[in-house]
Order: sequence, then C-alpha cells, then structure tokens
Amino acid sequence: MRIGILGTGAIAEAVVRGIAADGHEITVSDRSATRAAALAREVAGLRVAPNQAVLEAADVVILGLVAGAAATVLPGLRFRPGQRVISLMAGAALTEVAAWVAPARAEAVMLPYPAIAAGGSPILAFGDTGLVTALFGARNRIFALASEAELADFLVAQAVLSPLALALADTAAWLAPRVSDPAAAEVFLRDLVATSLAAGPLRDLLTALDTPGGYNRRLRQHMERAGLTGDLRAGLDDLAGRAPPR
Ligand SMILES: NC(=O)C1=CN([C@@H]2O[C@H](COP(=O)(O)OP(=O)(O)OC[C@H]3O[C@@H](n4cnc5c(N)ncnc54)[C@H](OP(=O)(O)O)[C@@H]3O)[C@@H](O)[C@H]2O)C=CC1
Ligand SMILES: O=C(O)[C@@H]1CCC=N1
Repeated sequence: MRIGILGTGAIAEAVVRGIAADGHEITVSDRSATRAAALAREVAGLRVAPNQAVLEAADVVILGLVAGAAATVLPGLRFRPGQRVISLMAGAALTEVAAWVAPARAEAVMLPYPAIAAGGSPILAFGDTGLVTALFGARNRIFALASEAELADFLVAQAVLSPLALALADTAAWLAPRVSDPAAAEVFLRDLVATSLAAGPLRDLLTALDTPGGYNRRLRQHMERAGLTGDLRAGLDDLAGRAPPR
C-alpha cells in the first residue's frame, strides 16, 4: 500500500517500524526532521515530504498529530476521495476526524503503543477496523470497540500504563545502587512484571502473591493504607470527567 504519515512523532515512529518490513511505500511528514531523517536512513524506500506532498503520495493516511494541532492543520490540507484515513489521536472523535479529512474517508481511530514497533502490542480500534486489522492484525492484538463512549472509557483506563511504569522506574532506581549489577535491576523488574501479567488473570496473580507475612502482601497493604487504590480511582474518575486539553 502507499501509506502517508502526518506527524512523525514518537508513536508514528513506532507504527512505521512495525510495518517497515511489509513492503509498503511509506512517506512521512518532514516536521520532526531529526526523527524523520533517522527513519529514512533505517527504513528502505521511506520518503520524507511536506504535509501536502505526503497526501499526494498516499492512498492510506495515518494521523500521528496531537488533536489540537490537527484541528488547525488538517482543514488546510487537500485530501481526496478514495483516500482511507486512520487516526492515532487520543481525544479526537472519529466524526471530528471525518470532518477534518473530507472528502477522504476517516475509517478508524486506532490507539497503538510504543511496543507496536516490535509487534505483540494491544491496539484499541474504533470504526471500520478492517484496514487496521489488515495492516497491524498479524503481529498485534486488535481490541475492536463498539462505540465512541467505549473508546473514551478505554482511553481513561489505558492511562494506568504510565503510573505503573513510573512505579517500576522508581523501584528500579531504589534497587540499582544497592546491587552489584545495577543494569540488572530494571531488566529483572520488567521481566518479572511482563511475564507475571502475561501468565493469566490479575486476581489469580494477586492471590498467588498473597503469602501471609510475604513481601508482596506487606508492600501492597502499605500502598493500600497510603491511599493508592483510592487515589487511582479518583484519578480515573477525574480523567473520565474532563475533555483532553486542545
Ligand atoms: N505516544 C503514544 O504512546 C501514543 C500516542 N497516541 C497519539 O498520537 C498522537 C501523537 O502523540 P506522540 O507521538 O506521543 O506525540 P509527539 O509530540 O511525539 O508527535 C506529534 C508530532 O506531530 C508533529 N506536528 C506538529 N505540528 C505539525 C504540523 N503542522 N504538520 C506535521 N506534523 C506536525 C510534531 O512535529 P514537531 O516535533 O516538529 O513539532 C510531532 O512529530 C497524539 O494524538 C496521541 O494521542 C496514541 C497512542 C499512543
Ligand atoms: O494520551 C494517551 O494516553 C496516549 C496513549 C499514550 C500516549 N498518548
């Protein structure tokens, strides 16, 4: 396929890497010049061009802008009938994207994660998810959602990833200076969490980690007493009650 990417940011880079070996003709916008140039060096045949030239060279357009920029940038560009658009933008409804890219067809909103670069990532998708599945389904798991409301709730819930990653980074920083191989601290913790979460349901894991007097149980109870679970719920409710900033 001839694929154009508008907004060559962090997630667009991961998406490009995830399909780099699939034989597509990829053009990315020149705005994040350093990142775009690095992709051009590493991905065979990838071209870098101004926004409008990206659209001229593409039948499938992937939007990797932040929604606030998209609202001003996209209406000034010329999309064409028959172009198929996938938006990566959290906080821009599919109907809104459809208005910005007309007369092209806004097919789906897709929320990928940095892990899409290597494959094996979950992907949230809403709309007509056929194109998303064709491009990314072989290497990743697509979670097709039934409505914008469902997408909005998943968007709130997925935000737990960043505080979880921060808790792990803080723990690795606590461990590293105490041990003989500091580099092993973060690698161990990432492995521990990734394999434990992949093994099965969270409730089973929590039960297995509930050894009386055990380290896991004592730290969990400390965090519960400190208000962690209440804070988390309040944070989720707060996100759910506010529109993202534009
Ligand atoms: N990061 C993530 O894990 C995920 C992000 N998303 C969504 O992807 C989108 C981008 O996020 P992220 O990659 O993190 O953000 P970045 O800030 O890394 O990327 C935004 C990109 O948009 C570019 N840009 C800004 N203005 C223009 C313009 N006028 N023309 C062309 N490009 C422009 C920026 O270029 P410049 O640097 O030159 O300003 C930058 O390359 C957001 O909508 C976010 O919700 C979705 C899922 C996951
Ligand atoms: O706003 C978000 O949470 C999306 C997904 C990760 C980064 N951006």
